Amino acid sequence: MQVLKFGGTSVGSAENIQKVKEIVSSVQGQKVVVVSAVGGITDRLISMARTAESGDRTCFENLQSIIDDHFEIIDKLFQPIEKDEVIKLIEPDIEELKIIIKGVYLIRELSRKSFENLSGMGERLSSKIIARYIGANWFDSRHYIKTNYEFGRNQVLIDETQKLLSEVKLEMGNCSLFPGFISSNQKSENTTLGRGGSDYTAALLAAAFDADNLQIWTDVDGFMTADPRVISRAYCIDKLSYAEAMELSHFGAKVIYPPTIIPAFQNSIPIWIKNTFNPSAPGTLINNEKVDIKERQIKGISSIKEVSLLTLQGIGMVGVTGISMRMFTALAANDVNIILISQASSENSISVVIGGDQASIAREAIEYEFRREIAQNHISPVTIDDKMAVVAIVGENMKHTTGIAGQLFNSVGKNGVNIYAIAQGASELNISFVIKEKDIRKALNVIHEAFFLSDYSRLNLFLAGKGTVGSKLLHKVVSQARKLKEENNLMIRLVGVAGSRNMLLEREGLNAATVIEDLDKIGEACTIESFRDRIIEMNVANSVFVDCTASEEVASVYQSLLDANVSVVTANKIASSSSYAAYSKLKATAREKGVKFFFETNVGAGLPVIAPINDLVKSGDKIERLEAVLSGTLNFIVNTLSEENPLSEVIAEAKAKGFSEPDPRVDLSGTDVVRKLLILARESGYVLEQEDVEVEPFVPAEYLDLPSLDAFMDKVKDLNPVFENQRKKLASEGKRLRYAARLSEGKAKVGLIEVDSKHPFYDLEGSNNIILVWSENYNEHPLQVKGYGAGADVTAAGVFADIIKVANV
Ligand SMILES: NC(=O)c1ccc[n+]([C@@H]2O[C@H](COP(=O)([O-])OP(=O)(O)OC[C@H]3O[C@@H](n4cnc5c(N)ncnc54)[C@H](O)[C@@H]3O)[C@@H](O)[C@H]2O)c1
Ligand SMILES: N[C@@H](CCO)C(=O)O
Repeated sequence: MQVLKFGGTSVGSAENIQKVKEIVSSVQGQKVVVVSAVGGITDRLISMARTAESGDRTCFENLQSIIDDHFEIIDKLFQPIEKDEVIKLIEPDIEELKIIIKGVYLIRELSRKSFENLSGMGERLSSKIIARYIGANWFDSRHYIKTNYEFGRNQVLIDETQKLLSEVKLEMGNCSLFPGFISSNQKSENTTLGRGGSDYTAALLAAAFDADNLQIWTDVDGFMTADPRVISRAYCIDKLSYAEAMELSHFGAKVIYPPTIIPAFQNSIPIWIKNTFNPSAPGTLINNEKVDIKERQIKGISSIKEVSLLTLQGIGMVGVTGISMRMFTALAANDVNIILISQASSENSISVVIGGDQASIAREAIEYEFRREIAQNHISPVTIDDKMAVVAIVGENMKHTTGIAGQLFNSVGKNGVNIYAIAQGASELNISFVIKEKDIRKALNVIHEAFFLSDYSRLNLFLAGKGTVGSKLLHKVVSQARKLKEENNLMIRLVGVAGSRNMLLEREGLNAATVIEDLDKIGEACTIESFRDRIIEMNVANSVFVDCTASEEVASVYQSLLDANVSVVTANKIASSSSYAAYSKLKATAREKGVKFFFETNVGAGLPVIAPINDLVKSGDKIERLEAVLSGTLNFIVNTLSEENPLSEVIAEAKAKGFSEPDPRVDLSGTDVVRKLLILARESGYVLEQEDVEVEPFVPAEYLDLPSLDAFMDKVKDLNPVFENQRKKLASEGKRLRYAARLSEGKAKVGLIEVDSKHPFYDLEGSNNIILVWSENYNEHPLQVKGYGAGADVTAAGVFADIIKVANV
């Protein structure tokens, strides 16, 4: 035998009831169907009852609309001759409903008895209509499910219910239908089973009839790995143990109501969660099969919002017995349901999570209970954190597996989500923790990824600067997307872009291929500060800010972004070559926050320079000397100068080729090389400031002081013969000009040098860079890195590599 339960949405309209009929007809063998009230009817009955109690005549309009809705369903489902018969079937219930409402309205009192009668009326109506429509024998659950009022609610009398149901089993044909939710007490007065009551009815029937399985037909495909409204990548879990399902449904996952599982669990009846609107989806199977150790450690994440964290604390609690008993008794006496409890071994405080709407009742109850201790300052007044959420990870395989909590809190922590309280039972089936409600999306995303519940991890990118390097980077984001997803399980999603005037932000992702045009068309005006504020406000997980500008203002927002747990990847050298204090604070913040601050392209563009130096330093080596050519632009200039190619034209060419800084005077003044040498020196362990670097500009200082770039480009023509003469002279001596950077004995210097053919810089072609590193280990023969030192493609590739490194794949 199979027991099939259909919830309110599944029977919410005539069309849906037709689907129910198809599902029931497709089931072979003996079947028992349980139905809820038509979707929304129970709430409407209750609200109507309250309206009647307050003496408001609109209760009668509400009543008529409830009746009309049922008649409309009958109208759609049945042929004219049958309709009258069905209406006759439900007439006595409708009459009873009218009488009770009239009574409540007249007496202005809604007694518990009337309430129970009214709230179960939806199932009485729906079950009769549906039984007739699907051709099932109708059985009145009130005759078989017996309750007793205890501890403020109706408790099912299991033995008596079992006995009555086993008797009725003998009378049942191939297809029977029972209304869910309704029951009666020993005086045969109508009662109901409370929240999730129809599921419970179905489980009781399945247990009493020893069914082969219990099918809960609802409007989702099954238990999802996380709330799909928050995590779009959440997917349906194929199998769960009873305990896992119980834990998941306790928090948030409203697929089934926990007590439902108990009768099925006790009788080892498998439960299927199936979707009425997608019946071919496999659904979730809940049973007591042994958990396969190869399965994922975490099956799902559940979450609950709109809760408050209430804390009682004070030194007067330490070592005093009965404090928790008094606190919990006070809460129970006021019908406050406790969702989570946390107490540290210091016994100095007890925190509980309760529904947000019960926070003030709970506070009053506890403060009253501890009024003496509070007056004597032994215990502090209760503190309440509102707008909180509880998140729980659930999985039987967590048992005795080390590192789960570490992985959980590490992933949440490095995304800047603060944890207010933690609870884990000794069963190790569930780790629950409390966070601010505003962080829930972020927390669920990172946990979903951390435990590989997602097929891939995701980086959320915010880009400032869409010029030479930035636009190439956007191409990379587009061209590499598929490969990264397939081979590295990494998805890079562009969620924000800012140019110098406009920005676009979209949590679900922008189109990297069109974003530059989109920015002009639909971008909103911005400053770098407003862009930063929006990034922080969006609070997305695994976010990376990428700076492809040469702007000081942009560099000045890194600190606040890192403080907000946003990683920073930058091609812009300004931050790392600003004051040593600011540079080291950025690095320290990234370390503290568990995020990344990467700037590999600051030196040597796409060449790996900073990483190898970092590795040497980490391995305990000491860097003693650096000699390098660090300017792609200046090397290109000295290599390209000729009679036909005078200085002024070669400068313009370096800019056109994307080698120079947006303002080439930054290169020609030596500033760009100073910045790079400073960064290399700092990364090598030296504490230096820009002023400590001795600098000889590539062109005389007076040329650099001109008010505009155009004026400079005009004036620099004067230097064409000077540079050409110098080149000729050097060529005749077998020498070449190089703009070199040197760090030795802690002293840094940049400037022009003449090199002969024996010098390692002599053959350095085009815009190439070379970096020679002498250390304790590399003393006779230096470590050497050589290759393209500038250019949009290589730089964008380097920035992209840094971005991927943030994801650690
Ligand atoms: N070109 C290279 O070979 C190379 C190599 C390594 C590093 N870099 C660095 O890359 C950075 C970008 O260089 P580029 O050649 O792409 O410069 P670019 O001038 O082509 O692009 C910079 C862009 O940043 C924009 N911008 C300026 N201020 C901004 C702000 N406040 N907010 C948002 N956008 C702003 C500009 O409008 C421009 O579009 C520079 O810091 C440069 O030093 C370049
Ligand atoms: N302007 C820089 C770009 C690379 O940092 C150069 O010419 O080297």
